[in-house]
Amino acid sequence: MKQERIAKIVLENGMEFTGKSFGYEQSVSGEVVFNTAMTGYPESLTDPSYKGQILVSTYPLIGNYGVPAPKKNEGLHTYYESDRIHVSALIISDYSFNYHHWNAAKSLQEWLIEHKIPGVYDVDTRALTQILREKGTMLGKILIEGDPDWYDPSGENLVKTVSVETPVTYGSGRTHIGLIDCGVKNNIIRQLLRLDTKVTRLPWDFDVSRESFDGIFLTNGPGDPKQCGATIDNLKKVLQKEIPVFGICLGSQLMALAAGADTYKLKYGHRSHNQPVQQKGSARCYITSQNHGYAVDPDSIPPEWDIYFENVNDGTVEGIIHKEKPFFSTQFHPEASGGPTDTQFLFENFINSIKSRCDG
Ligand SMILES: NC(=O)CC[C@H](N)C(=O)O
Repeated sequence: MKQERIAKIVLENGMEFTGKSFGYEQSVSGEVVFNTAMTGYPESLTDPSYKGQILVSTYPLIGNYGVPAPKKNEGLHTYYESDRIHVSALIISDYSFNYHHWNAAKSLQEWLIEHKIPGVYDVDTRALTQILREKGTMLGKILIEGDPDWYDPSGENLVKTVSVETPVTYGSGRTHIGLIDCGVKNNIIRQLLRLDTKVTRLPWDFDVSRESFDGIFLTNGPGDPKQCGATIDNLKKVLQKEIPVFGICLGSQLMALAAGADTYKLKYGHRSHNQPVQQKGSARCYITSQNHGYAVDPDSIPPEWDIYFENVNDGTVEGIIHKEKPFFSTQFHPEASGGPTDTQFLFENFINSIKSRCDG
């Protein structure tokens, strides 16, 4: 192997870390965020919600199971959450140059280079994470080749860069879902298709209120939800109706904004596979997979809505539900991938609410 190049990590507050480059040899700037999951790097890297972000993994050993092949089934990647890597760069502690897994087709290093994504290893990612937890999420630069300007993804509408341009339909089941694609993870579509649905994936600014879907799904996606003005305006019209609506993550924030609530940026976000979430008004607690930096302000939720779930660690809103109409959302990811599957039943609840409306 050729000599590794030194990669410097510079944070917005001037702090620096030094590591070794193992991905594409190029400098980059973005928002530095950390994820504490122990597994699932192929899924995380291809999650469009990470657009504009430099991802730090606190789990120290990364790359040991390689990366699966880009195999597609009915238009969707079987093992990835979208068609490409979306993180701006990856920062890890120990890169495993050896990999082994029945499903591995290439190494993480080959994959990063192929997608022109920088990777840095030999970094004390837990020390870096402690700084991000103390001071909050910061902008950062990875310096390998050249010195780019500081880039702040929160000032941009990133959703339009990851949404489909024209509608795409998957499956041929009985229930027709209009899915507003703000950067959907494939497993959301897989979960819906599992329940005898046909899913039409629509551009982020598509006026869904003019169509007659059986149910509407609002996906996850990158950046500040307030950047999606067109989606929020269209949703306001949808919420005047009675068609069941389910939103996940960014979709939850957009539903809240359309309902008249407010969102704000968390200090360092929730990115992990073990976020405990309690269903309000019950003793039920679930372990959830999460990836978000913004949240719904509980004090801004209008009286026609309830908090559906609450985070047991920090008390933040983990979903909202309308008191009468069939609208609900989760800030966490019930589709997970990678992550726990405890809350998959919410997809069934969504489809059942459509069926009971059609039957009734
Ligand atoms: N996964 C998501 O949908 C993330 C939503 C939003 N971009 C946030 O960071 O809060």
